[in-house]
Amino acid sequence: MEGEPVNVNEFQELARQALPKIYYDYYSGGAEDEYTLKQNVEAFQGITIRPRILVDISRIDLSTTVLGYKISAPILIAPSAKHKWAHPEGEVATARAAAACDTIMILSYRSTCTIEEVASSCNAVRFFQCYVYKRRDISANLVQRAERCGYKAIVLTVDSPRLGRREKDIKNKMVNPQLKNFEGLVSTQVSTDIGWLRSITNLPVLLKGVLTHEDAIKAVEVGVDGIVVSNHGARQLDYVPPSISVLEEVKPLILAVGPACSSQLLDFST
Ligand SMILES: Cc1cc2nc3c(=O)[nH]c(=O)nc-3n(C[C@H](O)[C@H](O)[C@H](O)COP(=O)(O)O)c2cc1C
Repeated sequence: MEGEPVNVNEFQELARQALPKIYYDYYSGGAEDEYTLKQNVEAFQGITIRPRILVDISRIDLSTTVLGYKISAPILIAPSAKHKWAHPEGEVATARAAAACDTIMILSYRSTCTIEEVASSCNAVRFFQCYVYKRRDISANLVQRAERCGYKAIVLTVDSPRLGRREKDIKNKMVNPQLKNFEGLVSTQVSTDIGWLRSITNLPVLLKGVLTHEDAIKAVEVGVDGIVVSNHGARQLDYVPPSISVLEEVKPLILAVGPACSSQLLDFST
């Protein structure tokens, strides 16, 4: 590559060159045959822009709100694990970037910086992503720490009752000590978990990992405040549809509940 990177693909190429293969593969890989991983990119490429002319562009405003928080554009930072594998400052640096871009960062429960370190590093609006564990005290500890530290919502990821089969990680013999500690602790009783979660926090709860109309209805029935339409970056199940392609399937329901923003995070409150 010549000169400075100018787009996200060039940054990805730099990362490939700079990172140990085991980490690069972890960040960039998907589940099983990586069919959905490829489809995720192709689905976005298939969406074209409908350009208009003779429009005043002297003031362009992409800002929107999520759960009432104003952000500069309908783009959030999704929760992703282990930022320190890529940079010594880890999630603290990501949170500062979110603040600089005036958007929301969702901190992963598998972060390499603590909930408190990220909270004290910047004033970005932050949400906290977690699972409900069979050991409720573990979940309660994480959720209540996040609430105390000023995180504004809990994002409950529901597409990972077990970890996706990531063949690159298997080949690289990637050992995941943190996950070993969590083995067997993730609860499979998600619908009853939500009532429990609500009983221990005043924060709004979003469900992450919805891909079908039926599950969006379920999410409404169990009373969450929003859903994140997501296939987990194709890291959990392979041969599921790209998230962007099911928005039309899910959106009519959300419109019936309340006007939705057009991003993949459908917020019932707006
Ligand atoms: C390296 C990496 C780590 C991730 N870690 C998490 C995580 O800890 N929790 C989570 O809910 N999602 C995690 N994700 C999934 C992302 O939040 C997000 O869903 C995905 O990158 C984009 O796919 P989507 O558009 O289908 O949501 C991770 C994704 C990547 C690439």
